[in-house]
Amino acid sequence: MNDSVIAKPGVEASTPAGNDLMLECRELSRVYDEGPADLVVLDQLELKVHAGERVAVVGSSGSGKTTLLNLLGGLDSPSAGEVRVADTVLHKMGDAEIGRFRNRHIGFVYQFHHLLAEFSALENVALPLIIRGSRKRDAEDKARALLDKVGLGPRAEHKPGELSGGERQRAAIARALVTDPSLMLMDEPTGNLDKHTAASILALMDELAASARCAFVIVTHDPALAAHQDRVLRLDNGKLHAE
Ligand SMILES: Nc1ncnc2c1ncn2[C@@H]1O[C@H](COP(=O)(O)OP(=O)(O)OP(=O)(O)O)[C@@H](O)[C@H]1O
Repeated sequence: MNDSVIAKPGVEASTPAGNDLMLECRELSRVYDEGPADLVVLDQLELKVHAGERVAVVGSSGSGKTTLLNLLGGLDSPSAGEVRVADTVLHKMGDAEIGRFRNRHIGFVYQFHHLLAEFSALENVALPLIIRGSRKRDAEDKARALLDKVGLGPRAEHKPGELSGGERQRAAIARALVTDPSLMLMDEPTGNLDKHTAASILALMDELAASARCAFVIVTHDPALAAHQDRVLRLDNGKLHAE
């Protein structure tokens, strides 16, 4: 991978995985108010993920995986407890501040990838950098390098409506990577992809974890994808358990 794509000053110099905590949940709870009987989805959940570590989260439908990902990304607030990313407590920030923090530190790949229909794949991938204040040309150079990396170079000028489901998924992955996030949150990242493309995305994730020391939390129902990660945790009864 192009160094400019993965360069993350200050992070490479950190101590080996085990000391440099990137994500921590402390007694994290999320309770939905369901009238007389509340629904406790997450119950004082604990989680630590270090720089360069890839953690898979598995669990049955309705166990709370999406709820957890939303909290980890600051898209929802906990009922109790806290989420720390790079030692910053997410829900203590205001909306604008959390938006800036997310743009700087967190990459998302969700099942509904929300690519902007009126922009090309290239423009979609470049957008987070432009929002951050990069020059359009620099942002597009980096976006193009990442689109090449996920095998979408020849489709870079096409709009999402002109791409297949798997191609849109790859564009979403490139968009998540373009800001060199410290933490990647992924929901079924290889769900729409054929075996060959899925393998190349896995290789890219391995490379990012190793060289850019990105931490990954990957929600999946795919046993092969889960088994490929450093740790597999099962969400059950509101808590995470080692598989
Ligand atoms: N906004 C909400 N209000 C009330 N209940 C909710 C809300 N969002 C989710 N839930 C409930 O919380 C539980 C966990 O939902 P969640 O979507 O996190 O599960 P999941 O593990 O991601 O499921 P799946 O694998 O089917 O996507 C479910 O019982 C769901 O119905």
